[in-house]
Amino acid sequence: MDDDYSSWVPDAEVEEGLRPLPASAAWLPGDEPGRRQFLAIEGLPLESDPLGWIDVTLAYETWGHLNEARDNAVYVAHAFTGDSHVSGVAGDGHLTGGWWNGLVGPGRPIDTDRYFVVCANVVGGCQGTTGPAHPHPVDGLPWGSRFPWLTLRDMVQAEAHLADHLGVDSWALVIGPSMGGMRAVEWAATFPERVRAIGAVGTTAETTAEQIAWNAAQTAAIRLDPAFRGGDYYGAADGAGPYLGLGIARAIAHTTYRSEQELDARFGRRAQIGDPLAPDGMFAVESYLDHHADKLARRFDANSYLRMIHAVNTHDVGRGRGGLAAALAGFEGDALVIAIDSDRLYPLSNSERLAAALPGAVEVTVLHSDIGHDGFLVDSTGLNDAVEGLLRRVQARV
Ligand SMILES: CC(=O)SCCNC(=O)CCNC(=O)[C@H](O)C(C)(C)COP(=O)(O)OP(=O)(O)OC[C@H]1O[C@@H](n2cnc3c(N)ncnc32)[C@H](O)[C@@H]1OP(=O)(O)O
Ligand SMILES: N[C@@H](CCO)C(=O)O
Repeated sequence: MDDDYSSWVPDAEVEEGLRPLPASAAWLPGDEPGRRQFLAIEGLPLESDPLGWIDVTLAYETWGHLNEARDNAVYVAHAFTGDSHVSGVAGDGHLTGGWWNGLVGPGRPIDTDRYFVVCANVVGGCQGTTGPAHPHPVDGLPWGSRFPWLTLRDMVQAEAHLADHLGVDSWALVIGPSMGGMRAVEWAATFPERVRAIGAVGTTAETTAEQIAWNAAQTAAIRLDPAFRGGDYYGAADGAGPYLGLGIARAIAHTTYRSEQELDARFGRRAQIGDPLAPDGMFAVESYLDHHADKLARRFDANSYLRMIHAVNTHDVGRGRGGLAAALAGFEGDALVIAIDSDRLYPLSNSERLAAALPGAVEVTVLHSDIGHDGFLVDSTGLNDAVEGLLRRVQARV
């Protein structure tokens, strides 16, 4: 990794590069036209409102083929700001561009030559699936502030519609990191008969006070951006959206995605610009966070970000089900629960609590990474071994 970014400065180009999000919000950097498919779901019920529902279009991708026995389907659930592009294969066969290429692809542990792999962008997102930037069915204007506050259970219901549509009665594996892992656990609780194994990577079965606290600061950053306009900023006359608030939210979040020791080893007290102790100076780590703030503000929608926060904050697998253990009691499949030892956002204790609530003697697999929570995206060796082991067990049971 090249750490010489001394020439990088936050300049006017960054500001000018920010543009209002397209109302369709149907872009995906690096997308290959025709790869993404869409499923229309009519009347998806909403957990938050017994009378509420929403028509949605789900953007999804598939790799490989469902076999005749229909027992080789794997659902990969993406994380907070992720999307359906879990694996990217260039024309020459090289893996490129997918967010979990280390794990998913031809010859990878989740081998797309063997498994039928499916990944959809969540409802409320901004990578093709219906979200706040999409037109409201009544007036055709963006949903904006009117978009419902979905829960992860709503998102899983939409994923179940997709399974029905694809002819998948039961998944060999539902696996995901972080918010994706939360949905994997939700799948086990909601549809235990439709899941033969789950993989919960760097995640929790119920969002903790600390995680909600981090999210509170991010929510405030977005809402207090004057350009947020209560969530109705699409098509604003001045073209501005809440990019600064969204960027600040990402900077806060990104800090939680990395570890103290990694930030210290990479950046320490190094200066990026001038004397960082002077008002116009800047530490390298500040510049790094600015970069990630800018990157996310270019590719993500603030209203979707707030919907993701709401879905994560309301996540509690035991809610209304008699507690966590009761919620998972009906799950007879295999479970892989992975914690990253330097993850300060979803620490080991979260995985231990989940493993203890799962039927059978599930042990937490602890992976070493210096990175922290994002280790699941960056350090793949231990993760690959663990998932390979899980799939071998699942195969042995067929
Ligand atoms: C499941 C999902 O979530 S999929 C969604 C995609 N993932 C995310 O959004 C997670 C957020 N994390 C990231 O974006 C991370 O970059 C990861 C996990 C994808 C990759 O991590 P790493 O390889 O460790 O990248 P790292 O965090 O070092 O970031 C590298 C970037 O920081 C920039 N950078 C590094 N130091 C500095 C600095 N001092 N000043 C400015 N920029 C800097 C690099 O130029 C590089 O830019 P680029 O990504 O535009 O090429
Ligand atoms: N890097 C991840 C972090 C949440 O797990 C994301 O933004 O989706």
